[in-house]
Amino acid sequence: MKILIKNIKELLQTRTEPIKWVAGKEMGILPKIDQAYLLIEDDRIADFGAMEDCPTLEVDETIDASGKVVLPAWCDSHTHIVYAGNRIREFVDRINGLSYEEIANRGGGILNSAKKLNETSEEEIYQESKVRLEEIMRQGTGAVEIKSGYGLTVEGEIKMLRVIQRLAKEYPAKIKATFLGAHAFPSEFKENHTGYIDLIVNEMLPKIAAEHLADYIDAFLETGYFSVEETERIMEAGKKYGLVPKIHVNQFTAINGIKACVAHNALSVDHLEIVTDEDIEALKGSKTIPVALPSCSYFISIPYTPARKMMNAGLPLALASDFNPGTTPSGNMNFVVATACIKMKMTPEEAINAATINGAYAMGISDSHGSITKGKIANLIITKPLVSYYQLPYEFGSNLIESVILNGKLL
Ligand SMILES: N=CN[C@@H](CCC(=O)O)C(=O)O
Ligand SMILES: [Zn+2]
Repeated sequence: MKILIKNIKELLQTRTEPIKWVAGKEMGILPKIDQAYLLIEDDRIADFGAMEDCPTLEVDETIDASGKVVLPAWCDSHTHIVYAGNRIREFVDRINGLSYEEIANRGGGILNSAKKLNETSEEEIYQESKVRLEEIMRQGTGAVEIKSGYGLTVEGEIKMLRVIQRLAKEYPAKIKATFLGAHAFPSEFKENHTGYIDLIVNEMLPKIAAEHLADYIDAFLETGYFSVEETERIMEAGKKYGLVPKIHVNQFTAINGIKACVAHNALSVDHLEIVTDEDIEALKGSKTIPVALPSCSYFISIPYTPARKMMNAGLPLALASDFNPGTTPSGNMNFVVATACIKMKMTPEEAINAATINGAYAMGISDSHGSITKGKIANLIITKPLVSYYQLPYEFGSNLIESVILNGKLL
């Protein structure tokens, strides 16, 4: 099957040579071709270039993209889209003045979602979660990392990971699974942290590994959640099963967690609303990518990740949605990109790099996703007619996507 997209007004993120990520000043450069064509063969990008160089081709379908922008589908490297129910009550509690921490201390927060999840059948969780996946695909997400972490029991965690596995089988979006048993301490382990970590290490991990249910391992490294030492034990245990860490860290406090994650070769460190100079030093020269989650900052009114400071230090930065029922009930990556521009003062070039190629790196798929490169998977967004791609973050509340192509097929 061959599809030719012709007369593309702006074809963004064109990379002839494959790159793993963009960092520092390079984040401000977004290669593009004006008046371009792109050829898809089966599920891959077969060719692209300027319209004047477009060869005469026999194709099965031609799409005229006059006036439209084409770019790689979003790579959302941090989500929790598998969950049961919602936390609307907590949303209203926060409006009335309670903080995220106060709600969690009253038994709300992650434990509230864990209770609901353990009371809900695997089939029901799948049905609820697939609606969210379908929505984000329509919003242009072509690759997504999904975490467990609302089970907090052996059965609950495995149930979540099986749902993620089923979504990966049923849908064209590329899905990576992360085991987040260390999301919070269940109430019965409040005074027995070692007991819960023993459960993760001795019971959850062997079962998850035996069923090949996860690609990565995560923990909520935060004051009141998992300490640096506890997280280190979890990262070490995951490593024995080939699970690379992707860690929630520095959301509310900086407790030297980033250094520990880097030392354990974490693929990514995520949140980073609070970042010290030491944290930045620890990331320099490492293979660990920082991931910012601006929709979370927006929704629960916490600081935004200091993107400029990090890019000025030469670091790469990825953007992800954090779609979850508590802190970010939205997986809209268009909003993420716009919010990064508006609130974090990232340029559109930086934000699009962060949500495509760097997002792909943060989920270990930058060799096959995240840029317009020959041989990569044809996951594409075709916009409505636009003045320029700057309109994407500028009209932050509008749906400017006309169609989405995943694995070479129109949704
Ligand atoms: N902070 C930790 N985990 C999620 C929120 C979990 C929840 O409140 O349900 C996050 O990334 O924001
Ligand atoms: Zn998260």
